This record gives sequence, C-alpha cells and structure tokens, in this order.
Amino acid sequence: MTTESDAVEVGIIGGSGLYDLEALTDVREVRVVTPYGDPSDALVVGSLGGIRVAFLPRHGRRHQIVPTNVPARANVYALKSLGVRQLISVSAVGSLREELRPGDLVTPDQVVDRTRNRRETTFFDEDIVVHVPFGEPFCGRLRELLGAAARRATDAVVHASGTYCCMEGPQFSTRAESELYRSWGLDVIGMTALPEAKLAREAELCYAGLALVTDYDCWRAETDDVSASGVAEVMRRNSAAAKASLVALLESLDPEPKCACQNALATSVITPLDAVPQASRERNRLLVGRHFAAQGPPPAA
Ligand SMILES: CSC[C@H]1O[C@H](OP(=O)(O)O)[C@H](O)[C@@H]1O
Ligand SMILES: Nc1ncnc2[nH]cnc12
Repeated sequence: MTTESDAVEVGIIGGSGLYDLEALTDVREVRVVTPYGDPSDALVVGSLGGIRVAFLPRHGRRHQIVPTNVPARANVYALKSLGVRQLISVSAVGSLREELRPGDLVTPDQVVDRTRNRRETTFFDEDIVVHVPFGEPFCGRLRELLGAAARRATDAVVHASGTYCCMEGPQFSTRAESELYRSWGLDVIGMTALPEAKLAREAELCYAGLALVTDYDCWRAETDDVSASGVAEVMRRNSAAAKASLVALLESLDPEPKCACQNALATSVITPLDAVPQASRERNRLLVGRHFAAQGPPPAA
C-alpha cells in the first residue's frame, strides 16, 4: 500500500545504455504486480532533488527484452500505481538528418507509428472504450523543461523538437526504408516510443522523451551503418549527459503539474458507467475510477 509520504512523483524509463540511475539516494527496489503482467524489471525507487523518483530499465537491467516484447502496459501501470504523474523516457535513436549528429540530444514532439507486431497499445481493450487525444503525443511543458535542463547540464547540442519514427525491429532498417523515412521528413528512428507514449496518455501522465542520437542509421555514405555495438559504445560515452539532464530536470520540476495530460480521460471515455460490468470497473479503477466517480453511481438494476 502506497502512503501519501512515499508516493512517487516522477518516473524515468531508461532505454539502451541506461540501466540505472546512481544519483538516486535512499533507494529501495519494488516489485509491482499489475493486471497487465510483470514490468520489465523491479522498479528502483529513490530520491533526487527532494523528489521521489521511480526508475525502470525498459529492456530489463541486463537488456534481455526485445522492443516488441517490452511490457509497456505493465511498465506504465506499475509507475502509475506508485503515484507517478510525470514520466521521462530515455532512448537511443538513429539520426535521419545530417544536422542531428551522434552525441546530440533531441526532445521529440511528434511520433510516426511504423510498428506492426503484437504490441498491446491500449489499457482499454475490454468492456470500456476510450479514445484519447494524441495530436500532441508528448507533453509540451515537460518537453520544454527537459530540453532546458539538458542545455543547462550538458555541453551537448539539444534539439527542441523532432519527429520520432517508431519502427518494429529488432532488425535495423533497410537503406530504402531509411531513405523513405527521410523523404517523409522524419528526424530520428527508434523502436520503443510506441506504445509507451499512447499508454502514458491513457494513464494521464505527462510524458516526454530524451532521445540520444547514437548513429546515422544506414543512409549516410560517409559513416558506417548502425550496429548494436556501435549504439552501445556511443551510449557508454553519452549516458552521463542523459543522467545530468535528468538530475537538472528534477531540480526544476513542479511536482503538481496542471497540464491537460493530467486529465486526458475526462473527454475520452465513451462507454457509460452502467454498461461496464463490476469486474471491469474494479480492474480499471486506477486509471478511470475518478472519471466514473464523476458520473455518479450507476442506476440500480
Ligand atoms: C541497441 S540498438 C537498438 C535499440 O536501441 C533503442 O532502444 P531504446 O529505445 O530502449 O533506447 C532502440 O529502440 C532499440 O530497442
Ligand atoms: N538506427 C536505429 N534504428 C532503430 N533504433 C535505433 N536505436 C538507435 N539507433 C537506431
């Protein structure tokens, strides 16, 4: 049972090359059980800059989970159940543009879905139908704070916006695909922003991404094509920049965000309460309970 005093405010999901956050103090590991299965790993809960933070490595701490199988629903649900209201997602990405160089940081403002396999993209797949707005897939307020924190805390070039192409993987793109994405005007490519961003919106979390450019994918004649070992090597050199950005962000974060993200379900649940079986109401209490409460009690049968 989470109490007021140990409620966690901020979640951080670490991607390739970011498997822990040494800056956290007063740390404990929490294993959370969710209706959507087990999260990627135990959550590491600690303090940073006076804020309670939960850290979760997306692929597991030894990087054993392939992008398609990342249990994104369990991850987001577990963070929400600890009290998280703001979620930062760190990821390694390939660059689709000359001016986005390896070592640069990007806070994406858009995403294009090129996933195609077995990813569970909604919490609401039974009894309750929910259509959340997703025109702005990232929280603009949190994205700007994150970019500003990265500029303060690192020497890296920080790009304030960009479109993230989320491909399925695990194989990297063909050159023809990479050129296609470039012709579409997409900026960076990775395998994990979706469905994470969609689920964060359904969970009414502010969500922003810190993308570390690790390579030029496979379109640039002057550089080697992307490889997993190359990505890992660039991340070894640059994970300190990601960590410094996170620390600076936490120092400047409002623990009581007032964005629209925090109320995304208010206009999104289309199924009336009296059509939802009791068991489903219970299962969805964490995510929609307060919206159902606002509708008043269901009519007596
Ligand atoms: C190790 S290269 C490909 C791998 O790196 C990215 O991971 P993440 O987004 O979790 O940082 C990419 O999405 C792939 O999963
Ligand atoms: N080029 C690339 N394609 C997909 N995911 C990546 N992660 C890092 N670099 C990548």
